[in-house]
Amino acid sequence: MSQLASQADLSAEIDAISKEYEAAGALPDFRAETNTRLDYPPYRSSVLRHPTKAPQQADPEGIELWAPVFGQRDVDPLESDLTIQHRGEPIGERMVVTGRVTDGDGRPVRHQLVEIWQANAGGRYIHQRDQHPAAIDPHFTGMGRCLTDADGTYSFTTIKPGPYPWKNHHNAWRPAHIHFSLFGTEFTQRLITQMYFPGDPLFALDPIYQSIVDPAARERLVATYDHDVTTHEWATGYRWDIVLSGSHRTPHEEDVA
Ligand SMILES: O=C(O)c1ccc(O)c(O)c1
Repeated sequence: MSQLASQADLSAEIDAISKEYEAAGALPDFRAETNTRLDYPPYRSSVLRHPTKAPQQADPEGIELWAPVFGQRDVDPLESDLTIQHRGEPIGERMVVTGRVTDGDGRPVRHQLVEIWQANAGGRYIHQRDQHPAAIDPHFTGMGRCLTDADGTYSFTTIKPGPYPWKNHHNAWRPAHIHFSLFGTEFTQRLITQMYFPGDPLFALDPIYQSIVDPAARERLVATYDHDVTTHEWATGYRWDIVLSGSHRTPHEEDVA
């Protein structure tokens, strides 16, 4: 499908593909465990990126059972505040995003590196390949990192990103999102994913979001507004908890494509 101009087009495409899956049973390009579509034509690059061979079970080598360790001195606490990286204030809605990182058994993932990158309030990335006509904010780079604390909690102060056009099809706009990378305590827990904002009208039209079929798994990518995280006259607050492993894990990008 070359163009998905409307929600009706996309819904029809999704229905047709779902029927195909139902008729064929579990296909190798459909990850049953997380209920995600790996080769999903509406998400154009998934056609090139998805695995074409059945996964091989392999015991991780000893070295893969450890993740790089970042100590308190490697990451400056100021790196978690994306609004103070320049002399001036960035434009947009200041917000705090916080949550707990746990493993599949609910244990906190302590003192681990969490990295984020995102577009500015106008939906513009500082990247050579993003040349769409929205302003670069000279006071916002859009990258930050922090370590989780002893309870597995991370926290960032940033600017709410805007929706972003991505050329996947005609009039294609990504729902506002923040990219997250987490090492966890083992390489097998490494997670790269995207966090979304509640009630985004673009969900229904986004082939990346739609490539996750299970509504509960999709929901795990959406932060909740939290008035206890919001601070008076300063920042709105969102909570987003992350589960690195197990049946309720937060969907990873490799689950998608
Ligand atoms: O996978 C991609 O091609 C792709 C494109 C645009 C995005 O905003 C993104 O998160 C992923």
